[in-house]
Amino acid sequence: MVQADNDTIFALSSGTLPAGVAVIRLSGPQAFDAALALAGELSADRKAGLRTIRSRNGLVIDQALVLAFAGPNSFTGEDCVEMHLHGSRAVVSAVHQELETIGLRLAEAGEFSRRAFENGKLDLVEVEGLADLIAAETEMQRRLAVEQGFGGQSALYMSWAERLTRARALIEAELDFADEDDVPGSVSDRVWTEVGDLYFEIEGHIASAKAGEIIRDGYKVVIAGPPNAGKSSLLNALAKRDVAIVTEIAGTTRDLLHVDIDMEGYLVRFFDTAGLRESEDRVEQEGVRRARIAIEQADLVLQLEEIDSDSKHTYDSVKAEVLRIGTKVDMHRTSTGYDLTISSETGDGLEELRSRILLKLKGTWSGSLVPNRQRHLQYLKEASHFIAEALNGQELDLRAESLRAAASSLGRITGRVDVEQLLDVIFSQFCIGK
Ligand SMILES: Nc1nc2c(c(=O)[nH]1)N(C=O)[C@@H](CNc1ccc(C(=O)N[C@@H](CCC(=O)O)C(=O)O)cc1)CN2
Ligand SMILES: Nc1nc2c(ncn2[C@@H]2O[C@H](COP(=O)(O)OP(=O)(O)OP(=O)(O)O)[C@@H](O)[C@H]2O)c(=O)[nH]1
Repeated sequence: MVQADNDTIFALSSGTLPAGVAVIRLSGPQAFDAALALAGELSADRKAGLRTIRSRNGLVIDQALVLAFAGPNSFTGEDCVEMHLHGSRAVVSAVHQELETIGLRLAEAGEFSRRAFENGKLDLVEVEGLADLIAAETEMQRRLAVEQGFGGQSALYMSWAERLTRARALIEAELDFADEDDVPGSVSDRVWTEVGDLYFEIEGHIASAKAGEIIRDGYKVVIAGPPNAGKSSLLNALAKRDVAIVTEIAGTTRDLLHVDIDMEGYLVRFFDTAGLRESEDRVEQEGVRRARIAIEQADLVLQLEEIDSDSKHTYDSVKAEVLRIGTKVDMHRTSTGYDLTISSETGDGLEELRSRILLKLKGTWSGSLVPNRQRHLQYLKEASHFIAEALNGQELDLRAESLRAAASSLGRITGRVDVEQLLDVIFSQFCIGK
């Protein structure tokens, strides 16, 4: 009989039930014993075998494909078993019950990946990449996650840390021989040139963080302008459904509304805002306040205005790019002073607007490695700071110490250097069964 106090975990690793097939994954020292108890026998390592799954009292629960992965050659590095069952709630719940009775425990969110990390199968950057891959909804989010999740990004950070460590070794060698006259100064000059090159590489990488954020969290487009300019009508036309209420009454939209649209693989988040105007109405005032915040945080502001209207609103605090758009072109003959004119009624100009937005997006990410977590950015900036300190320092031993600090900041990104406090935060964002 299997021990009750073991640390073998299980979880439903596939999606919502009912489904064609449900995969229950087991990991830990008792995984094989538990699977044997349910399936009778196991096939050779990593080979699927069709088995009848029975409860302890001999009743048939289901027929399933069962695979065993002997540690350390498994996803977690421990003994793992997968049962590919019929995806009904009743089957899954019966198997869960059996496993619990045997003494296995339901996994916590991210616990399989955590074990993979602890057993050296994945580093933190890869773990985060996998989390992003699972959450990816658009093609570009998927590509970004793949870049990060399958080792490319980790290799980059590790190569930087190694270059720093090599530079430090050379500097320290020079320190050791400082009293001797025969150590040529040119060795150290070359080392510092190389460290300088690395500094610019890291700074360039940091500068590309915005691109990663736009792909991962979406490109924020805020539709702004005076009441009745046609903002909600544009949102509805872009979303191809009635998201926002449209009326001829000025001040209809009071809260911030948003719609996520997948534009050729890019996530674009359109925000409809309350028309900017002075108002006595408390609700409308709050709406206008929210609109201003949205405008401040936008990547792109669509500044709408009905053609020929005399309301010339100025947007002084806008950091984002602004497209000036004349609306209701179906009602007006001429127009000047706009980047674009549209009609949400007839659809005029909407294709042009979409392609202008896409053009901006396609320029943001070249497919190269970009830091795409605040956490990465924080350590990269730290590393860059220490490198600058080393480059500008005087005392050779202090400069070497700065190089060591920079390398260890980089090591924290992949989790090679102590990151214990971080682990709970990272793994709890996962779903159960991953
Ligand atoms: N059924 C099933 N499909 C799945 C997974 C899984 O666990 N089960 N995966 C899970 O997320 C992904 C595939 N990733 C995996 C990664 C490593 C290993 C693994 O066994 N690694 C061993 C052996 C490597 C080898 O033979 O080349 C190892 O790293 O030592 C398995 C799956 C996606 N599809
Ligand atoms: N002819 C014509 N009318 C439009 C067009 N777009 C919007 N309208 C009308 O203009 C009025 C205001 O449209 P909304 O989309 O509610 O304007 P809004 O800017 O969201 O207004 P607030 O919510 O008050 O800030 C409605 O009566 C719409 O039917 C257009 O392209 N052509």
